[in-house]
Amino acid sequence: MQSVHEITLPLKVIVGHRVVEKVSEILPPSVRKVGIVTGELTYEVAGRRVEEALSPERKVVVWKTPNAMVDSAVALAGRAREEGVEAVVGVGGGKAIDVAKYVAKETGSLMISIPTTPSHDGIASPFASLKGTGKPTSIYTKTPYAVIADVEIIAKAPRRLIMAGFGDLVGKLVAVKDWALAHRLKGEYYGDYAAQLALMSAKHVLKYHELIASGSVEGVRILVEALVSSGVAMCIAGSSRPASGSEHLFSHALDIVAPGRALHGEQIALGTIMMLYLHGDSSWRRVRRILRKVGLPTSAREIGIEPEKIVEALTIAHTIRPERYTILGENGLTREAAYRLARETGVI
Ligand SMILES: NC(=O)C1=CN([C@@H]2O[C@H](COP(=O)(O)OP(=O)(O)OC[C@H]3O[C@@H](n4cnc5c(N)ncnc54)[C@H](OP(=O)(O)O)[C@@H]3O)[C@@H](O)[C@H]2O)C=CC1
Ligand SMILES: O=C(CO)COP(=O)(O)O
Ligand SMILES: [Zn+2]
Repeated sequence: MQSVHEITLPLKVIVGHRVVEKVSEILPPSVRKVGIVTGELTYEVAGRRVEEALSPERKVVVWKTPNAMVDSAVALAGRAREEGVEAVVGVGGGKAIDVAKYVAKETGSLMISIPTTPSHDGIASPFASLKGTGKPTSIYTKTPYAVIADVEIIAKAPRRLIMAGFGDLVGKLVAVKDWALAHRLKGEYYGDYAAQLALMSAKHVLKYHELIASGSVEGVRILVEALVSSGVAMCIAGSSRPASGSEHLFSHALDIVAPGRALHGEQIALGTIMMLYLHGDSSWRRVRRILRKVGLPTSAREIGIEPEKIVEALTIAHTIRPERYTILGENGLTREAAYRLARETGVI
């Protein structure tokens, strides 16, 4: 019997100028009660506009979440259930969107993703990285019903957040290599279409790195489209496999040994240089050159993490998700090997 592979994709993706208000027409008319998950700043940036666009016709409740802790998400899901919301709109950065995805899943509501920053590829994926789950990796929640990316708003996001999205995407160069390796060595399911889609998002932003680094609206549009494409790759694969390999394991390990020091995508950028080197891929130098050029950190000093912590993270990375085989292997790196790797790639 053939195995069944079910794919849920976002129904609509809107990328453009002044598109936030389209949320009202995208939601099916039958949806009468809507919850908006946003943040203090992002409410001012876009949340209020979303509220105003929805309010005339629907009952709207706004929640400003201070963090992406699983406890906050569980509490909000309870309130959303009491209110009887039928759709949850996440307006903000990764924090608001991840919490909104969780609330939508728990309440069986439609989820709409309205990113105000292109900081990672969770904007169109069903995965949420909530804190306090006991694991640093993402959990499966709900595929956004729609993604509305207003490039004017996103282009005004802090530059660091924009370039973090670039870093997250460059990581796919490694993630797909790890996936293919796991397929060859361990017989793991490998979906070439999903892998190629994720890979294309990395190649696309590398090609347009100058435009993206310029901070122009045009560059932001390219970045957002690539983030959506990587998110869709995860939807197709049904896991974050095409988008997360050993470079993500390194970043997750850093979140344990040096929490809150750098952005997700910045850590991925650093991990990508080292993991490409481990794969024996000579493109690591070119990738490092481009990362430098666009202003992403390529060394421990630039990312603000002690060399010792970088080495420690490298030695524990393989323990984070043992079921997902990567170039780090089952036993990971010794301290000596980790040190050598970081030295030879100029990270420390
Ligand atoms: N689902 C996934 O696949 C992934 C999820 N993550 C998660 O995403 C979160 C990080 O996301 P990230 O977007 O970096 O951070 P946040 O959502 O925490 O946003 C960072 C800060 O930037 C502010 N901000 C957002 N957009 C704008 C804007 N346009 N203008 C001015 N300020 C803005 C936010 O305001 P405010 O205070 O209003 O929120 C917040 O203060 C983490 O919780 C991380 O775990 C990380 C990687 C992958
Ligand atoms: O960040 C992600 C994809 O870019 C999600 O990865 P994880 O599933 O490893 O948390
Ligand atoms: Zn990521």
